[in-house]
Amino acid sequence: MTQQTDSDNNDADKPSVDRTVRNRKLWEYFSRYKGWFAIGAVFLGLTNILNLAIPAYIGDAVQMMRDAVGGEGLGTVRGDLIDIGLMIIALAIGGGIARVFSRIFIFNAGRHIEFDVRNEMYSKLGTLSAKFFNGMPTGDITSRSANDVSYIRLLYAISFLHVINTTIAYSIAMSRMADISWKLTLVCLVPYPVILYFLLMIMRALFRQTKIVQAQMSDISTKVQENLGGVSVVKCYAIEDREKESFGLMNEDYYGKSMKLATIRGGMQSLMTLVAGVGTFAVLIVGTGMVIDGDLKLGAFVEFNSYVVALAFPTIAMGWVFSVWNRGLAAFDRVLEILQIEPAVLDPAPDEQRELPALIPGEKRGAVRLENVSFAYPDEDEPVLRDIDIDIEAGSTVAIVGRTGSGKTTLVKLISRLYDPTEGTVYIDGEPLPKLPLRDTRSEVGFVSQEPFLFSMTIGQNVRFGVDALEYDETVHREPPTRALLTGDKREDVSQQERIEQAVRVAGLEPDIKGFTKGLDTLVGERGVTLSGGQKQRVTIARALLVDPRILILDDALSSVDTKTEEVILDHLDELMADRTSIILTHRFNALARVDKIFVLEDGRVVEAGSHDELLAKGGTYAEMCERQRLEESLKS
Ligand SMILES: Nc1ncnc2c1ncn2[C@@H]1O[C@H](COP(=O)(O)OP(=O)(O)OP(=O)(O)O)[C@@H](O)[C@H]1O
Repeated sequence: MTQQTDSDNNDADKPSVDRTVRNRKLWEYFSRYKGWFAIGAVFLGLTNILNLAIPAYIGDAVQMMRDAVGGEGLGTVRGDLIDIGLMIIALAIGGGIARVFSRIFIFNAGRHIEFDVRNEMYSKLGTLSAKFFNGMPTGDITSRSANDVSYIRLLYAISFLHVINTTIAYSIAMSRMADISWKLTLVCLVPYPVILYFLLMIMRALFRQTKIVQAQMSDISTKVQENLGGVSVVKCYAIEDREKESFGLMNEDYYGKSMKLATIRGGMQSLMTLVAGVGTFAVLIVGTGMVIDGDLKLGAFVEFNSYVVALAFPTIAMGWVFSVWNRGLAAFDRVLEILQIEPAVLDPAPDEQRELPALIPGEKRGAVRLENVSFAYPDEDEPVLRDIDIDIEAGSTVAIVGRTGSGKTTLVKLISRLYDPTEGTVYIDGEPLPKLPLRDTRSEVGFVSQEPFLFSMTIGQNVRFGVDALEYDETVHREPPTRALLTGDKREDVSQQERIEQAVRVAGLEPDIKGFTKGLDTLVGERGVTLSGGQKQRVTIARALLVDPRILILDDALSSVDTKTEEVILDHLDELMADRTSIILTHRFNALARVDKIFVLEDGRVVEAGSHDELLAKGGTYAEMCERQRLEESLKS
């Protein structure tokens, strides 16, 4: 289970991303939709022009009433007052409509940015290698792709809206206020320097705390994701209570950190409300004195006060903007941390790209050569594979055996380029892997891994997964295969539906499918939970066969099927893969008499190679392992 990271101890107040990079990227997204933001800004300008025209009319009306009360009576100005009232209503309606349009344009721009960032993030994740996924928990990645990307939308939309709105509102209102009385305007501005000082302090704390809370959210997502994924293990070991308690502690920690963040945010809001309040207070105290002394007319005072009131919301909104901005920046950094990772396994430069020789019926393909290959996992000092020199002939079937942990899976991961060797080169059909487009290599190597993974789709959809990629991905230079998969069927143009049925038969899954009422349309549930281990393994074999790979790798992929079914499947494969290469990793030795060559790995080195009979005759590691297995089996029976 995930270790709870103590986010308080991380460098939360330091930006994890270079500021220049961050600013460049912020601008890049903004400039994609600058037209939308610009139109939104124009509507914001219009909103403020219309709304801030109202105080002048209110001032006029009050002054008119004041003059009328002291002169010819209110009745004389009734008509003018009604005109002013109608004008105020018209301005308010106009301002309201402009406000709606400003929000439509700005919020839509924010949504477009969110859409782009989420797509980029998803595409990036597709290019990252096993090294990245080994190092970052899925819950953390999910939290960044879901929560953080949404915060980025608000960062753009809310910040832009309110910064522009407040700037325009202040510019218009302040110039009118200065026209009425520069002295009173200065009084309003007196508290600003002190408030600015506190504001900067609060913003720093806000940024730091926001990062801490977001990191804690990632830890919680990871915990939930792992516990749900491993729910049966948790239940089997009856450890629900401990897990519940540890989740409770994590949640409590998150609650505490969130409360601290809420307190800081509250402080920010209060500070901005204080700015608005102090302004109003100063205007009342100083302004009333000026009216009494005759330095300011009552109408002008009311107009001035209306501007101060009108500025209250934009001022308070800035408090919200600062918190959205800080949360958005922290989220932006967390997303950028992923976007700027360079994939460890790279495509060759376009001018260096080579192509694999075409697959021609009847011609053997799929030769593999590992030349002086050594490999250590990222951040590990000890190599897992050392000085491997292997030649696998095109069209042959070979097995790689060795004790657990000897490096078998690692070796075949290098063939499908999930990792690049630390030293040496891997060749397929004479072409060095680093010179081949990555997707082409992967589409030519059918890798059936130890742990079968199925998507929550139907069995049929799971089987055609690889062919879908060939049909829809234009970057793969390979047409979806159409040749028949069944022994004796020599047709070169078979529909994919028929091929799926054939692949299922070759993989020995047909009797199981017949047992399901919905057949190939049976939904398999998340990760294929509704299928048995052996059924899952055979679906993944059918999936690999359907793409007609030039190299098929079965990494202990028949471990959950009985030896009789294994024999049947291997018979089918012998025929189907006659002109292609098959590499079988296994701990079962009973099927190895049929393969062309066996490589024996020990501590990451090839210690023996030869046919089953040759190796038995040699009486070395292989013979010893075979003998031990034979003894174990005879003891069991
Ligand atoms: N992602 C990884 N990071 C670091 N070390 C790893 C990683 N994957 C495997 N190893 C280590 O590499 C060594 C070889 O592992 P590998 O899975 O290749 O062995 P294997 O021969 O396939 O074992 P098995 O027969 O049990 O499947 C092991 O010591 C393992 O702990």
